[in-house]
Amino acid sequence: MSQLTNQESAVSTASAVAHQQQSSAHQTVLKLDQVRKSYRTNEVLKGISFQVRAHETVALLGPSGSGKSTLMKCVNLLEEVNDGQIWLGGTDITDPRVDRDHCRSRIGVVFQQFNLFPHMNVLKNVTLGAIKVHKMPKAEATDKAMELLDRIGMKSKASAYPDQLSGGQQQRVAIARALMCDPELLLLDEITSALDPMLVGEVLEMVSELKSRGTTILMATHEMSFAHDAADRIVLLLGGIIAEDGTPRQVMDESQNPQTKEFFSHFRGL
Ligand SMILES: Nc1ncnc2c1ncn2[C@@H]1O[C@H](COP(=O)(O)OP(=O)(O)OP(=O)(O)O)[C@@H](O)[C@H]1O
Repeated sequence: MSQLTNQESAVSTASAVAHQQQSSAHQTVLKLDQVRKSYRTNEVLKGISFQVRAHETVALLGPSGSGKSTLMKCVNLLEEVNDGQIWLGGTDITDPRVDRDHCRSRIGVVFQQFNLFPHMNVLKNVTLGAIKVHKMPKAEATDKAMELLDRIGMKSKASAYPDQLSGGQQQRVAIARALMCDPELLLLDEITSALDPMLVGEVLEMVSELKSRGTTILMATHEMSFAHDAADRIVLLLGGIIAEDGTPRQVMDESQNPQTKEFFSHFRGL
């Protein structure tokens, strides 16, 4: 058999990835079906249904207090739904009989606040969960972490401690950690909200890079122009229900729903 040149091999790898993405493109990774969630008498989610398909980036938008974080916490099983179902692949993760830790281990999560352990260096922060929770052998975890850190330009910071990094670098490390065990779904909950505006770009760039590699992402965000340019779909939460679910163009530019128009009018020109 003839040897492939580097270029041929890169083309064949890219087409294999594209083929794999095409064949699984319509698979539903996450499905919410009539999800309801209340805090005492305050019903925050009033029957939420939508899906995230394989390799999609879905931006979850809505005013402050509309329930974006609550929804993310329900998906990650940090909050219990009062009614409805959440399916991860073929598993109803709201079924009380499921192994919740196992379900959680299939999802990568990054929150607004930096969640790195201050007393551990970057490498340890990235590998800890993989080794302790997923029982990944230490050498494999180290190799994988170094590969991920290399990809995000942070390999040289593997021995640094969180307080020696900028907020943007810390968030990129948190994303790398969430990717360690190849999660089926990546949940990003307002990951740029606590950042100095100067540092937002580098984190969003990393999200774009993940998207281009086919990662399946559900992202709650206030970054409207990023959602417009980078998301495949927008889900807009207003008053506890889904006001819109469509492409950025359909939702942000073309919707005739007065509440939708009012919401986006605050961001025009930003
Ligand atoms: N643990 C809790 N106990 C009681 N009420 C809560 C709790 N968490 C959230 N809420 C309420 O639920 C509603 C939705 O909050 P949530 O944080 O989900 O909104 P959000 O859309 O993520 O807001 P933001 O964009 O400001 O982060 C708010 O009225 C909030 O006060």
